[in-house]
Amino acid sequence: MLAINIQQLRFAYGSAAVPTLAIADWQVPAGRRTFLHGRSGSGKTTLLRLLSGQMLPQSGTLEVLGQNMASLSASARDRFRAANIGLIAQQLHLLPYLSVADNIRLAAHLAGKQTSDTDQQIRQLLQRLDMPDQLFEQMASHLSLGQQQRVAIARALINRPALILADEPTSALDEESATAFMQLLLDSLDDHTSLVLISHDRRLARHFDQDVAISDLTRKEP
Ligand SMILES: Nc1ncnc2c1ncn2[C@@H]1O[C@H](COP(=O)(O)OP(=O)(O)OP(=O)(O)O)[C@@H](O)[C@H]1O
Repeated sequence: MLAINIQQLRFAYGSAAVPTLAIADWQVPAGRRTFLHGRSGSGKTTLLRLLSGQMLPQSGTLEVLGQNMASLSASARDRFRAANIGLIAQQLHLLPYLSVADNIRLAAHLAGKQTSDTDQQIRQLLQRLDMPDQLFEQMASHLSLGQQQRVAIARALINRPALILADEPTSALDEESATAFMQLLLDSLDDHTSLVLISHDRRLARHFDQDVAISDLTRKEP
């Protein structure tokens, strides 16, 4: 099973003649942890938006977890993402006026996976992430950045996604905190979970099975 299958993909914002992203061929087996790096403006975030189904390429094949994204409507892609993909964005996008628990419950609810066990699962996740239980009902706006990042990881993991996509999740952290964050994230994954993480920080690459330069993906274009 492939987590990602891209062939002859071309994507441009608007009607630009030169594509922002052109990738001839890229396959990632399920379960692989991939570090994706590249210079600023090289299209890393664009690629993550395509992989998460927030946008479609103008042409080419884009299969994520075996699903051809172009065959899904925008709302079906939203449902597919909610059910199968855990996203950790650079801006963590926690809802500040909701509690820690509600931020994570919302992700389960949107994926149609909220059950009577959800709170128990949230508590277990937070425990694995070293979050004190008394923060369960704390408003997200009252957390430290490190605590907010833990909540963002828990929210990305609550639906047991097959694929996690993380965009510069450590950009605001010093080296020690970034290493701790990576350890937490990797320790929280199941063996079958695929991870694609993009970062400028090449020091993080040692945590991954594979270190990919986006320029190598785009250079393969015929
Ligand atoms: N919404 C948009 N509309 C038009 N052009 C965009 C849009 N978002 C990004 N771009 C352009 O697409 C190119 C790739 O941007 P992208 O954000 O994917 O790069 P990146 O590698 O993630 O950069 P950085 O490392 O600086 O975050 C850039 O030239 C950028 O200006």
